[in-house]
Amino acid sequence: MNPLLDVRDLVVRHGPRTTVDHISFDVAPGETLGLVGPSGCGKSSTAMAVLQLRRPAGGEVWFDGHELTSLNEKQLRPLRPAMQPVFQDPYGSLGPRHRIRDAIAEPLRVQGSWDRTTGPARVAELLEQVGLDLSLGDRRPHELSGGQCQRAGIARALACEPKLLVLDEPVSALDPSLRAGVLNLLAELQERLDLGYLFICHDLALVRHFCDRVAEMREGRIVRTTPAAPPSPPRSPAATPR
Ligand SMILES: Nc1ncnc2c1ncn2[C@@H]1O[C@H](COP(=O)(O)OP(=O)(O)OP(=O)(O)O)[C@@H](O)[C@H]1O
Repeated sequence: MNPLLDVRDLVVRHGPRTTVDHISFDVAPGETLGLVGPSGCGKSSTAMAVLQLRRPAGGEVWFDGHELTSLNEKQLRPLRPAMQPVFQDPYGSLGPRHRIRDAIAEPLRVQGSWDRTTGPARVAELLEQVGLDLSLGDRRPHELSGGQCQRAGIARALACEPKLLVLDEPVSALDPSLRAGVLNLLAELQERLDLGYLFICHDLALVRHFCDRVAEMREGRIVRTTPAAPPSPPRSPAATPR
């Protein structure tokens, strides 16, 4: 199967420092690649370069048949909805003053696909898809728990019907008791929507459990890529979202 994302020889620089040093990896549709390594090894820089939120200094990023580094901002615009980030801090990424339903609707508005008749139903569908009660749509991020907030962040990412989610430490800020629920949700969504995941995390045990393959980073380089642990028994049903 052709990869959804194919990163070749990627280089990212911050000033004179090379923070991502000629790395290559790929992600197939419906696959989760874990990118794991200690703080400062270049994981987030890789995420930003894949999403073209920071332009790489070298290499190629092939996404869904397009080589992104050769495209200008105008050419990238129609491709951006298909690759969505989910960040560690859901409170920050939702915008503190927005109601949850408006934060979820925003990408549709930005993309020009907001429709006053069908839009609210689409937001309701997204809330339902991530296991959030419709009434939570009227709240603001600080009125939700961390787990609920991250679910809203995932709903917002799904609004654009992406093919790839770049998940940068998506459960690291959550209480351990809430992590399994969000991970189960991600697994269910992947199966239903055939999403590719680039799953960035510093916790090797978690990555091994959750990902199909694992790329280990050290000081800007990928030092090892391995299949993750053999399939474990079926995951327990998701806990009631909190
Ligand atoms: N905007 C920036 N300006 C200068 N240096 C930066 C910038 N962003 C990242 N760096 C440096 O690049 C290196 C890689 O950082 P990056 O955030 O990609 O690592 P990381 O593996 O995601 O770390 P963490 O797990 O702590 O987020 C670090 O040395 C960091 O200090």
